[in-house]
Amino acid sequence: MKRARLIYNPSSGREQMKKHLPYVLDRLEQAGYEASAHATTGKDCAKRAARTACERNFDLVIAAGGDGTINEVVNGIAEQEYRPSLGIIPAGTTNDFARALHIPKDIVEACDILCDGRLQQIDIGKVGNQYFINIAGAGTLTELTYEVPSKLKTMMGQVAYYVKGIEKLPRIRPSRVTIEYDGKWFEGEIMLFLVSNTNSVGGFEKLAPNAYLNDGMFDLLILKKTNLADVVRLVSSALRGDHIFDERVIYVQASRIKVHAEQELHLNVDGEYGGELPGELVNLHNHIQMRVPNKTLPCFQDLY
Ligand SMILES: Nc1ncnc2c1ncn2[C@@H]1O[C@H](COP(=O)(O)OP(=O)(O)OP(=O)(O)O)[C@@H](O)[C@H]1O
Repeated sequence: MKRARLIYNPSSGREQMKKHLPYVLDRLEQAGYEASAHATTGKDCAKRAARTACERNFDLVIAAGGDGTINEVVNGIAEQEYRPSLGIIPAGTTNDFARALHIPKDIVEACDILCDGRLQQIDIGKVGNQYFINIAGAGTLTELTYEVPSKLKTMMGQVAYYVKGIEKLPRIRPSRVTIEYDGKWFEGEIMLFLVSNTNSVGGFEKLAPNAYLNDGMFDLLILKKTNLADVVRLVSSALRGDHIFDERVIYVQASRIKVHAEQELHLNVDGEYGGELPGELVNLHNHIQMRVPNKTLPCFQDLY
């Protein structure tokens, strides 16, 4: 009999997962899985639970929570020789990864995909000994994702990020960096850089419009040094996807990106603090197999 392990974060988003637990387990059993669940208790718990699920040869591992929980589960399975298929139930605040994959928050529809969705190989990123599914980046603005307290997200949802973003704006400073991407170079002062695996980042669905999850490439976005008014203007044009045509923005694809900063610069990996630069970001092509919707999705390039 096939076996499914549900790893869920009871504190994610508006804390709905506990309520849905009996329904999810029942749906998995109906689909022919022997299903069990593990509730996370804090940092790295989902990662450890995912690693154990690999060692115990589960067929399907489901990450239920926000992007942080999915990131931990991916970190738990990425280095294992045997890697189960991955499913997700979006239960976080922003759910960027689920948005990119068109996996709805509705629990019934999310379970339809877990039980009847097709299997698809996806790329993930690696930097140092950490893996990421969505994004890695650095620059003052990227730091806000791990500065918003969980309680505030439970109360305010996505708005909590905007409030924190406005609070941080006056403190944005440029940094001098060297970025080497697939043999090409950029050297200069930047406001931020983002290395994206998907097109949906921080609730901006057109931030990296050419990002595919199965092309073996990252989308690299560099915002060169500019003034505060321009940063605000560019953030608003990023909502429409027009920012990539701006002369202050570099937007390219690359599979291997090395970043060196002259001063202290924090790396943000899938919304969590990812240590100090320098770092090398490597695309691991088709590393994880996922359950995704059966329909044609814009996040996948038709390579055949
Ligand atoms: N039982 C728990 N109580 C409090 N925090 C937890 C618990 N289990 C896991 N965590 C923490 O929650 C983090 C992940 O949160 P997650 O991304 O799932 O939800 P979120 O923060 O509400 O959503 P988003 O990432 O979309 O903002 C983990 O890194 C872990 O440190």
